[in-house]
Amino acid sequence: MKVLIVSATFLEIEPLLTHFNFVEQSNQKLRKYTFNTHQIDVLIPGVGMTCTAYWMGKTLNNTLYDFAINLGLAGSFNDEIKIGEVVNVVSDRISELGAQDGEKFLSLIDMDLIEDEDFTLVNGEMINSIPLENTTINKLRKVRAISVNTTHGEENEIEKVIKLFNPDVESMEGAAFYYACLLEGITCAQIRAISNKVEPRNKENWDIKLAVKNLTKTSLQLLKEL
Ligand SMILES: O=C(O)c1cccc(C(=O)CC[C@H]2O[C@@H](n3cnc4c(=O)[nH]cnc43)[C@H](O)[C@@H]2O)c1
Repeated sequence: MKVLIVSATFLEIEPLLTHFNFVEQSNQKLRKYTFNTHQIDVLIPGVGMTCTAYWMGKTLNNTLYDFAINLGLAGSFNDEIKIGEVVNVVSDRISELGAQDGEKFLSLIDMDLIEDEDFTLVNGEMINSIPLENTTINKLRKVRAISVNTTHGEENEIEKVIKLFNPDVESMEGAAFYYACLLEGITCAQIRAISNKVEPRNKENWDIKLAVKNLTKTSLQLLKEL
């Protein structure tokens, strides 16, 4: 199988890569590996939706993949989800896309600026309608995500976004990954490990080491099932 793995930073994916056989560096951001009988291309575009969108478009234009997986960390809004838990993001949205109208937030739908999309979009939420079927993924908690350019770290702003969208988790790339996969019709999954609560910024409460460890274990297990 031809698999594309997308991870914003090397830090998030480094331990997983030690289980693969390196083949070549295809370009600045894309490396080719093999794992068992599979071709695994690993794209590390950098943090944020802009670079993710550009490199996803370029990569999907060059190669037809059987499926794509976005692996990374995330912050959790949901107190039931503990730091270190690995989750299956089943929907995502660009929560900041819209306009401020005094105290109110207007989404593109409120502004009548949204076009019909070729994939499942419910009230501005992108639903992963072509999910990768996998036993390991099926065992994970299904969560709804938002993707942001600025991570939430201020109490009023956190309250506002919970009121608007009631998300479980947030990342900085997920929606761009889904947008590219869904428009190209590529079967996909977004698997994230919780590194922190979404709260007023306190880096001491983060556990990136535990999150990366658990993400690696789950990813390896799901790849072994292919
Ligand atoms: O130092 C910081 O304040 C900081 C803020 C966000 C992320 C980082 C990282 O080093 C991780 C990069 C990666 O992780 C995702 N992530 C993790 N936690 C969050 C969050 O609370 N809100 C949004 N994104 C998060 C994100 O996708 C980054 O690409 C450091």
